[in-house]
Amino acid sequence: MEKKRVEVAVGVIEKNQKIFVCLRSKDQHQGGLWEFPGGKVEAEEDVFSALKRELKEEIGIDIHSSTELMRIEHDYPDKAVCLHIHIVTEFAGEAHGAEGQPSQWVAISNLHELDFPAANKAIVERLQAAQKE
Ligand SMILES: Nc1nc2c([nH]c(=O)n2[C@@H]2O[C@H](COP(=O)(O)OP(=O)(O)OP(=O)(O)O)[C@@H](O)[C@H]2O)c(=O)[nH]1
Ligand SMILES: [Mg+2]
Repeated sequence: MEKKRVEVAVGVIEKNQKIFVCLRSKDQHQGGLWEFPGGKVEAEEDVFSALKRELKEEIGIDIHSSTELMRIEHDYPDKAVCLHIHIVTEFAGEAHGAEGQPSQWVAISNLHELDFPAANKAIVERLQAAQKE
């Protein structure tokens, strides 16, 4: 059966060459892995609105602007996703695990040492390549 592709807004939050990441809970899809915070784009939303809502809910920040870094379509065995990855360029507040999830700021150069969902490999590569330019 053809799976419906889920549209996901994903935020890359950078400060001093570090990126804010959260641990997905065991009961979520791809649970127990690290993620860039974000979530599903609802039917009536655009990507920026979804990102703004999700980053407020999940990490307690108010975002003012973002730019698209890349889009990734990935088919997991049980789910097809389209990740809309945005670099958050302006925000207010201190990022933290607002839903009680573990979180950390990790140096861009160390990002590849964390376990992410398979779709994220290209994001990590892009961020590390940009740093070396
Ligand atoms: N937030 C986020 N989701 C990701 C990443 N990489 C990745 O494959 N995904 C996938 O994107 C999908 C949707 O993300 P999500 O689970 O955060 O959605 P949500 O916040 O609306 O969650 P909910 O359904 O638990 O309420 C999941 O299937 C997840 O596995 C990532 O870096 N960040
Ligand atoms: Mg989420």
